[in-house]
Amino acid sequence: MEAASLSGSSLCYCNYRFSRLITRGRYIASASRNFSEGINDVDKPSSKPLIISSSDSSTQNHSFLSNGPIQKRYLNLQTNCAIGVCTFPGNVAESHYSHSAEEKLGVLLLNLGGPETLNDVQPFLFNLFADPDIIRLPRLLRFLQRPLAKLISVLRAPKSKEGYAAIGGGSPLRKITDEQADALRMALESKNVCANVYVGMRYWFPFTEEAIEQIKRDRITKLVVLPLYPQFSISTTGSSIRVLQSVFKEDAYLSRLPVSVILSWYQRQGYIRSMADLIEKELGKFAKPEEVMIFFSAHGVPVSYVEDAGDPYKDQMEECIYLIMQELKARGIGNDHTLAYQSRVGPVQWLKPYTDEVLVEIGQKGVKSLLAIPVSFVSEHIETLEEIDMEYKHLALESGIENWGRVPALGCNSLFITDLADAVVEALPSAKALSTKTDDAEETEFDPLSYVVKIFFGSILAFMLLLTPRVILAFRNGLF
Ligand SMILES: C=CC1=C(C)c2cc3[nH]c(cc4nc(cc5[nH]c(cc1n2)c(C)c5CCC(=O)O)C(CCC(=O)O)=C4C)c(C)c3C=C
Ligand SMILES: [Fe+2]
Repeated sequence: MEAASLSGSSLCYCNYRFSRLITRGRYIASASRNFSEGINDVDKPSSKPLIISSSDSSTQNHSFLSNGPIQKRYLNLQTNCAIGVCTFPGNVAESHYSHSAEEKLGVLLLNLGGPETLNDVQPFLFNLFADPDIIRLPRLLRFLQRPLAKLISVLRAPKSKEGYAAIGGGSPLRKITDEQADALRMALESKNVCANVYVGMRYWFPFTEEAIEQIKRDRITKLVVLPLYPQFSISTTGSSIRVLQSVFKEDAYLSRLPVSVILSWYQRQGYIRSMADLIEKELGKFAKPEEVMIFFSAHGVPVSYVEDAGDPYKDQMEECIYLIMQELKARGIGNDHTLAYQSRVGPVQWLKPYTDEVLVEIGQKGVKSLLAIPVSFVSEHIETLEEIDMEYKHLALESGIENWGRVPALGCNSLFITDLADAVVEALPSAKALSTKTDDAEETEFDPLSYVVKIFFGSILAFMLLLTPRVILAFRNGLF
């Protein structure tokens, strides 16, 4: 999307402009976003998705949430005029795109992936912890990423395996995401938009790289990338986009392929309304619905992501909850609600308040009925099926809560899928090719001496780090 199209009325809701999504170690988002601005009217949100903006100069004029030196290597998207998606006659009235017979549209759904068997758990965890967007090491220690990933994955595997064993021996994520892909393809078809829908997982099969290979084999001529995370985080959407970017820039065909990336879509009316529908339905199952505490539980991220790296995840999450509650209010539902963060891993500080602590607190305060709502993900997975349904439910009941309910993940909810299809169609005009150009001035040449020096001092630093009481304690307490 051109920066210009982000201005005006859509700014209130589509106002994170990632002038350069993947910086070296730091994400920068336009400071023009202000949570307190422009969200008084629930009907107001633009239904426009966020698209990686092109490297236009107006984006650079904004002040960025930044601590360190901002790298000037922007995702450079070339303008491409070839627009058109439909191979069916008669679509013109519905969408305002022109279409050509040669157009072959692809939609790439990005997701996290999950182990399908218990034997997959440790290698899956290795892939996850080897991701520099999951364990963010200082540059000097990057060479330790894989050994550290090996160590942590081996240490964590037994605990994770227990969790996966409790939900049937593997993650349901692949199956559900495949179903969502199918449903999306059909929803697009019913809008006279013919598309191949691909699934690319970040840490397990089918890997994003495999999906991209298939996209190449299918000679797709335009691609919409849709991460299945409503809110943007460096650790999820950001990480997957980093993979795409690195594969695309190395490939002549892919770097010329017009692409539109939908960075987040939590503010879309279809999503907000379908979440409100689910909540309303589950509330109706309680004897006294008006007394139920609506408890949003989001996947956490380390605080440093938000405070140091400029991750918009927390702001987007809060805005998302606000919009859902506004939608419920408009339906006459004014229950108390709260937001907490779950699933922390390791010895660092994560976003607070923590789900487990809040559950105990509100139970002790006398709340008797609670409806848990997972908000950061749109399919069932280990953290809904095991962590919420088993661990948190147990904790809540122990803490005095008597009536427990949980809203199911959206899955293939038809309003939700139809809205995703709309998001895809709306994203099409912004599709632009990624430039292969890199800023040579920023590329550092390989210097063997400085490499050896880095390894030497890096090893000493790593050794000292591993011996800090906090890390030792974390290992002892099984936090990994
Ligand atoms: C918005 C969703 C998610 C964010 C943000 C996120 C960040 C994040 N996660 C870890 C560590 C782990 N995540 C694990 C599983 C997992 N994570 C998400 C979603 C988000 N993660 C999902 C949907 C799943 C489940 C996949 C499945 O198999 O069903 C795991 C493995 C499970 C476990 O051992 O608990 C780990 C580990 C970090 C460190 C992080 C941010 C830095
Ligand atoms: Fe996670």
